[in-house]
Amino acid sequence: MPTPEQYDFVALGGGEAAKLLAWDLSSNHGKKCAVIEHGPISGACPTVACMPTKTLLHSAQLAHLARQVQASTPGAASGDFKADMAKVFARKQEVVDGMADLFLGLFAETKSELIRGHGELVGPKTISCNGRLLTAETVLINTGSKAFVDTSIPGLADAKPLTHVELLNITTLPSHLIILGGGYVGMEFAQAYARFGARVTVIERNSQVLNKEDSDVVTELTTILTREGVEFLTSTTVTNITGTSGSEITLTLSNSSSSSSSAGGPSTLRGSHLLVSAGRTPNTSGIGLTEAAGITLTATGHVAVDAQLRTSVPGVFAAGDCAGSPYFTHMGWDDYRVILGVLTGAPRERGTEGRQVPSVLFTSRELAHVGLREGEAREKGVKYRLVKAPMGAFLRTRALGETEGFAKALVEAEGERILGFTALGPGVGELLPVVQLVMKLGLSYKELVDLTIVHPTMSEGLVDLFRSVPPMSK
Ligand SMILES: Cc1cc2nc3c(=O)[nH]c(=O)nc-3n(C[C@H](O)[C@H](O)[C@H](O)COP(=O)(O)OP(=O)(O)OC[C@H]3O[C@@H](n4cnc5c(N)ncnc54)[C@H](O)[C@@H]3O)c2cc1C
Ligand SMILES: NC(=O)c1ccc[n+]([C@@H]2O[C@H](COP(=O)([O-])OP(=O)(O)OC[C@H]3O[C@@H](n4cnc5c(N)ncnc54)[C@H](O)[C@@H]3O)[C@@H](O)[C@H]2O)c1
Repeated sequence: MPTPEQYDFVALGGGEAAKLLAWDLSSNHGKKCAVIEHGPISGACPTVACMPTKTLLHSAQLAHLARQVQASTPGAASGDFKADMAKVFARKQEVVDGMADLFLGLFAETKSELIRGHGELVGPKTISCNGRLLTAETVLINTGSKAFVDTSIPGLADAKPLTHVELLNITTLPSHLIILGGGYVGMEFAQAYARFGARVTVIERNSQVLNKEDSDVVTELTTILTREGVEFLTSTTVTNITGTSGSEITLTLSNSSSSSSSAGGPSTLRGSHLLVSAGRTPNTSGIGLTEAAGITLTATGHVAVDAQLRTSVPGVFAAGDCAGSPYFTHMGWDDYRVILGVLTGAPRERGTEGRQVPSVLFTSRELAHVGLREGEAREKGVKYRLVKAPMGAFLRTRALGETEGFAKALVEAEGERILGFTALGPGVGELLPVVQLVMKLGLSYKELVDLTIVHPTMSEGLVDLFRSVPPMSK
C-alpha cells in the first residue's frame, strides 16, 4: 500500500470547475493542487463536446454558404460543391489540439498537477490513481456525464451506435445519418450533417423536438431545418433495430401521433449510421463514491449537493453534470465560482439558488434563451406582458439576408422587470448578456429602451423590441 500523498485540493475528473479551481487555488492562494483525468485533455467541452461541435457547425455553415453562392450567383463558383470531410475533421482536430496546448500550458504556469489516469475513491477523501494514493483537505468530484444508450431498445447495443464522441471522429460522410433524440446534441449534429450533404432523419419520442422550448420557437426552427433537408419524425419510438451503424441499419418505428397517417402502425427506416443523442447519464458509478467514500447520490444518480455544492461528506464538493448542475459548460464555470467563494470568500460567498441559466443552441439560426419561457409562465400561472418581434425588425438581419426567426420577451404584468427572453436568429446568443444584466440587477426594461446602440448591429433590435412592450392593464 503506497503512502498517501497530502494535497490541499484534489479533483477526481478534470471537468470545468476542477481545472479552474486547481489553477486559481495554486496560483492565487498558494495551494498544492492536482487534477486526475483519464481522458485526452481535461474535460469534455474542449475535446468531445462544445468546442469540436461548434467548429463542425462553422465548417457546415461555410459549406452551406458555398452552396448558396453557387445557387444564387451563376459564374461566382463552378463545379459540384462537396464538403471534404477529411479537411472538416482535420480542422476540428486542430481546434481540439489547440485547446489541449492552452490547458497544458495553464497547468504548467500555475504549477498545478495534471495526473493522467483513472481515479477511484478508496476512502472519504482519498483517491487512488496509477498506483498512487492522494488525500486532500478539499476533494472535488467533477467527472461529468456520458451519452445515455437505452439498452432496453431491442438491438440498440448490438447496432454499435455512435455517440457524439465517435461521430466527431469519423472522416467520411454518412449517406444517411439517423439521429435518436431531438435535443441539443441531436439538433446541432442534424443541421451540420445535412449541410455537409448527408441525408438526416431525427427521431423524437415527444410531439416536438426540444420539448422544453415554446412551440412557436420549435416550429420556426424546424421549418428552417426541414428546408435544409432534415427530416423529423416526432411522437416516434424505436421498437427494434437490426444491422450495424457504419454499414446498414434498419429501425422499426412506432408513431403515436393521432395526426400522423402512420399513427399506431409500425414502419421501418433504413440508414447508414445511427447517432444516439437521447440524454445523458452522470459518471458516478464504479468510482467508489458511495461504497468507499460514503457520498450520497440522488435518485437520478447525481452526487447529492447543497446550494454551495457540498456533498454529504465534509470537505468533499461536486460540480458540473455529475452534480446535477444544468448541463452547460458555463454552469460548470459558475460552480467553480461558488466553490471558490466557499473556500476563500472570493469573489464572494454565495450559492447556486436563483442563478441564471442562459443557453444557446448553436444551430443556424441560433436559439438563445434566458429566464422564463412562455409555456412555463402559463403552467405556473405567472402573469406577464408579452412582446414579440420578427427578426426582420432587427435591421442587421436584412443586410445579412437572414430575416427568419423572431425575438420575444416576457415582462412582469404589474411591474417592469424582464422575466424571460428568447431569440431565434443569426448570432442572437450575443444578445443575451445585456438582457441578463438588466434581469440580474432587477432593472426596468425601460433602461434598455434608453440605450443608444450602434446601427446596424443585432443589439439595436433590443431597443425596438422592448419599446413595444404593451402597457400594463389597468
Ligand atoms: C456534443 C455536446 C455538445 C455540447 N455543447 C455545449 C455548448 O456548446 N455549450 C455548453 O455550455 N455546453 C455544451 N455541452 C455540455 C457541456 O459539454 C457539459 O455540460 C460540460 O462539459 C460538463 O462539464 P463538467 O465540468 O461537468 O465535466 P466534463 O467536462 O464532462 O469533464 C469531466 C471529466 O472527468 C473525466 N473523468 C470522469 N471520470 C473519471 C475518473 N474516474 N478518473 C479520471 N477522470 C475521469 C472525464 O474524462 C472528463 O474529462 C455539450 C455537450 C455535448 C455532449
Ligand atoms: N449548445 C449547447 O449548449 C449544448 C449542445 C449540446 C448539448 N448540450 C447539453 O447536453 C445535454 C444533453 O444533450 P442531449 O441532446 O443528449 O439530451 P437532451 O436531454 O437535450 O435531449 C434528448 C432528447 O432525446 C429524446 N429521447 C430520449 N430517448 C428517446 C428515445 N428512446 N426515442 C426518441 N427520442 C428520445 C428526449 O425526448 C429529448 O428530446 C443538453 O440538455 C444540454 O444541456 C448543450
